Amino acid sequence: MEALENYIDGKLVPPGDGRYLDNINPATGQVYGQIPRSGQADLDAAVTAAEQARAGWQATPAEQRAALMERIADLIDRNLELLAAAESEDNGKPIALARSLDIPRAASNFRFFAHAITQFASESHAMGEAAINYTLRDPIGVVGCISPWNLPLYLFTWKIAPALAAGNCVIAKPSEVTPKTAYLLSQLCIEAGLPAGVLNILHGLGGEIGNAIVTHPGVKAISFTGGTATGAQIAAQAAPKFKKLSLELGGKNPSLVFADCDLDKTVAGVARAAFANQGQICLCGSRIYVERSIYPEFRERLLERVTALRVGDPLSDVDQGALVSEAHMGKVLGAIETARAEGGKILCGGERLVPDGRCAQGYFVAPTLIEGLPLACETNQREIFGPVATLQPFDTEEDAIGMANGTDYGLAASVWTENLRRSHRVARQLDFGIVWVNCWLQRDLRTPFGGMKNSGVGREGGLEALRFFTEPKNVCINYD
Ligand SMILES: NC(=O)c1ccc[n+]([C@@H]2O[C@H](COP(=O)([O-])OP(=O)(O)OC[C@H]3O[C@@H](n4cnc5c(N)ncnc54)[C@H](O)[C@@H]3O)[C@@H](O)[C@H]2O)c1
Ligand SMILES: O=C/C=C/C=C(\O)C(=O)O
Repeated sequence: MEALENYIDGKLVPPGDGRYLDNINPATGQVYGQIPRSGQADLDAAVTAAEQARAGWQATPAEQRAALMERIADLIDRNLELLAAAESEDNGKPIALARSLDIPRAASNFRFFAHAITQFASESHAMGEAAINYTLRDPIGVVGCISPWNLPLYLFTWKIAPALAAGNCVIAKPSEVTPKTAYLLSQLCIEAGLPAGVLNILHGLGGEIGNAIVTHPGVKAISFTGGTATGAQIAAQAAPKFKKLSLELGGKNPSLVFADCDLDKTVAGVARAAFANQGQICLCGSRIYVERSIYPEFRERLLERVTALRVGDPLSDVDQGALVSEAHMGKVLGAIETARAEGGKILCGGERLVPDGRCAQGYFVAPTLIEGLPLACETNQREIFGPVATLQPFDTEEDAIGMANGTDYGLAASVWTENLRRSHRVARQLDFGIVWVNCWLQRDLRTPFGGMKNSGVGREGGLEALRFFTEPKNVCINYD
């Protein structure tokens, strides 16, 4: 059985104390590999390597760093099939989705930040005839990047690429649930000729190696994507050490459907927003609010579309694969039970699915739509992070905005209307870091990405990410 290795100081190495975790294919329920269960000694070795590499990487001209990153992007493209198969096997997602979304985006992340760093500039502030200020933006040094399991290589590279581009050395930890593509990336970094120690990838448990990265005195900033509770724990540990923090956390995102929408496009868009990647995207629209006058028709059209989703073996031609783990499937099924107990009416789904053949032991849940629940209930307040969405009618624009804003989260909202004024008016009043109008997950990597309220602190993307991964220093030159 294949055992993955850590990537430390430019080499692939087993964990220091020889401990491993099982890697499970969620579509079959079978163990198919071993993952290093890294500990403090592995981290110390990685931080030492990163500290040694630091001066050289920082002094490497941005164009050369960019060229190396472009080489990594080319290698990701060249290995698309290998990486897509690994992502699907680790995560349970349809291989077609990994091929069309996850892996191309990982290459784009490297390419985007390779270009961005060559265009990055810092500010200057003139004080008339008295003085001039200019701001230096140097790399922070050694930084930590910790990512989740839902879009494994996509989100792992979304953090690593800007950190490296800005001249930092990185200690990165992928989710222990989906480590394989990060391991393959370490092989590609070696092939690309990335200098030793610039990027170090450690595998293992969040509560062990993840926590050790957060608390290590040599790691000066943490970029984290994951659950809100984990984010709070990381913030509590990092704050007294005055580490710079970027937190991308959970969501409970609304889709607002107005009677003046383009119904065909809206049904398709809202269904995709709710169920893409088995509903396991922090941006998924899991609360669907529909203007009452079109509620019956929209509900029927949406139900038709959702019940037609093909769920099954991620290697075959399906719309939905498996959920990421047995534990996560248990949580999602538990949330559906809670919805039932709260008086929700299950319109479709609501149960585990057992496909025939090799996936009979896999972790599949039927796409589920629920109606009849108030805003103030657990189902509409807690992130479920699975193929489960609720439907509610609304009467006025004001009501819709109030319901949309009525949770502790504030990551992403989508608004579906053909009325231009309404789209601007509603977007302005929504308390979310991202508002999509007549689209969902339409990504421009230059834009600020992240959430308000319990959905996080800080923004990723474009210059925001490069600013996060640099330390500004203002120099004031007096003319006299
Ligand atoms: N806002 C976003 O951009 C975004 C993107 C994807 C996922 N998410 C959120 O992530 C969650 C699902 O992902 P998950 O279950 O992997 O999240 P998680 O918080 O359990 O784990 C995320 C990562 O953090 C590590 N980790 C866990 N405990 C840690 C600790 N104490 N210290 C340091 N690291 C630790 C894990 O090993 C993993 O690598 C959902 O809530 C989802 O909304 C948010
Ligand atoms: O599950 C969360 C998805 C995050 C997506 C991004 O960070 C992105 O598209 O850049």
